[in-house]
Amino acid sequence: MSKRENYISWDEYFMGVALLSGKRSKDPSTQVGACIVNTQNKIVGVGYNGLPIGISDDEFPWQKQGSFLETKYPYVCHAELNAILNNIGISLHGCKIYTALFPCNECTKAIIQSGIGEVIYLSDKYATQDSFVASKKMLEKAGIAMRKMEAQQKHIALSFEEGDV
Ligand SMILES: O=c1[nH]c(=O)n([C@H]2C[C@H](O)[C@@H](COP(=O)(O)O)O2)cc1CO
Ligand SMILES: [Zn+2]
Repeated sequence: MSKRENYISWDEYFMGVALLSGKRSKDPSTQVGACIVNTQNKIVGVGYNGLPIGISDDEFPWQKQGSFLETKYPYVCHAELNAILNNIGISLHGCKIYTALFPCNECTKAIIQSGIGEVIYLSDKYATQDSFVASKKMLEKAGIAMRKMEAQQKHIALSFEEGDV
């Protein structure tokens, strides 16, 4: 018997982990996940957008509009920052970060400072906003590679049915 052919690529695997992590997010509009991988293709950090530890998901706002303090924006910790902070306790120098959404300027600063060397993203839907223009400027100047993920498999289904294993 020859080997199975339709196995997922490393990119699909790591972006898949990022997307699965995003499924934990309580944000009703945008669920973002991120996955950090070292040079040996080992996962060393995962995160999703959520409130900081100890802050109740039910007591803080999730809305996008209104006065700043009544929106989610000042409180939510982005997926990329969470993945960096949740790392297994190693240097992230030379690691790659897979993120569903192109990183904002604040996460970009953390990415650069942590030593991550490459950013792989699925969506760049906020590209025209200043925060993301600033991100690109910083990543370029810092010599950090950026690439949009090209998936061969557009959808991957998971089943928790024991009969499907
Ligand atoms: O790179 C990112 N990573 C990340 O985790 N987020 C989070 C913050 C918010 O919870 C949500 C963005 O909200 P919205 O798309 O509704 O404006 O995604 C947002 C970005 C882009 O700003
Ligand atoms: Zn961010």
